[in-house]
Amino acid sequence: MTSNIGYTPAEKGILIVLSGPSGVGKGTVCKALRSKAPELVYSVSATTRPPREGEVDGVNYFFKSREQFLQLVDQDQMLEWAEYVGNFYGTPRKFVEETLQSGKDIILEIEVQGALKVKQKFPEGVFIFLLPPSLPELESRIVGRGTESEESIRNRMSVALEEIRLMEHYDYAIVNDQVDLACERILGILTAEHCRKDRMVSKIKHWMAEVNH
Ligand SMILES: Nc1nc2c(ncn2[C@@H]2O[C@H](COP(=O)(O)OP(=O)(O)O)[C@@H](O)[C@H]2O)c(=O)[nH]1
Ligand SMILES: Nc1ncnc2c1ncn2[C@@H]1O[C@H](COP(=O)(O)OP(=O)(O)O)[C@@H](O)[C@H]1O
Repeated sequence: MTSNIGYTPAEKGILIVLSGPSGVGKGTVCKALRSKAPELVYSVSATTRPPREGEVDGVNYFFKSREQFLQLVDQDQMLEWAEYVGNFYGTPRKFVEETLQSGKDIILEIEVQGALKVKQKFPEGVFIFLLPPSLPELESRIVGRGTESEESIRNRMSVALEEIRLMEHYDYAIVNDQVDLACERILGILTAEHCRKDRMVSKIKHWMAEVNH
């Protein structure tokens, strides 16, 4: 199977984790990536946060009550989950596992605590941290989005500093100065990751087995 971003995938897809502080532009960059790389699959998270205007259940998030969310956790249906600024967020496990198994790459846009849990389970994943050009620019993006109360903006800014400190656990860091450039950088990383020799080992083994037959 050859994808139209120019590489031949190894057997399993690549799990990509994209994190970064609130307001850095994760959602905006993912939206732009969807049109630039339609072959990438996007994980839809579950959350107890109320929907923002325009958000659609099952598209932006699966919106759940706290009881429903904790039930999913109890049933081991979450690959990871975390509490962020008073709400629960989690990645449905089955969809991620099935997508990877089918050879497709999947992006999880999640915060740092959850990302570190995913890293324990999928050390071969690709972990990308999105940075703002500066902290004042970060604050003005959160304010400019117009979705948060003053308290929520303050909370998100203090969590942002904690998150940036944990960037050392990631493989790559990208500055979101321009959305198109950020997308290009992510796709460049993905192309390079597909060329890692370790991802090709099983394929090569298969060739050797055929020759030796
Ligand atoms: N651990 C975890 N974090 C998530 C998940 N889905 C979203 N998040 C993160 O939760 C944080 C808050 O998301 P959201 O309420 O949409 O606010 P925003 O970042 O300000 O747009 C962001 O850092 C998201 O990346 C998930 O499934 N698991
Ligand atoms: N490269 C960029 N330059 C300027 N504004 C941006 C850029 N990327 C995103 N934004 C704006 O910043 C705000 C926050 O972006 P959003 O994608 O909601 O962030 P996140 O998902 O990380 O919380 C939005 O108003 C968005 O239009």
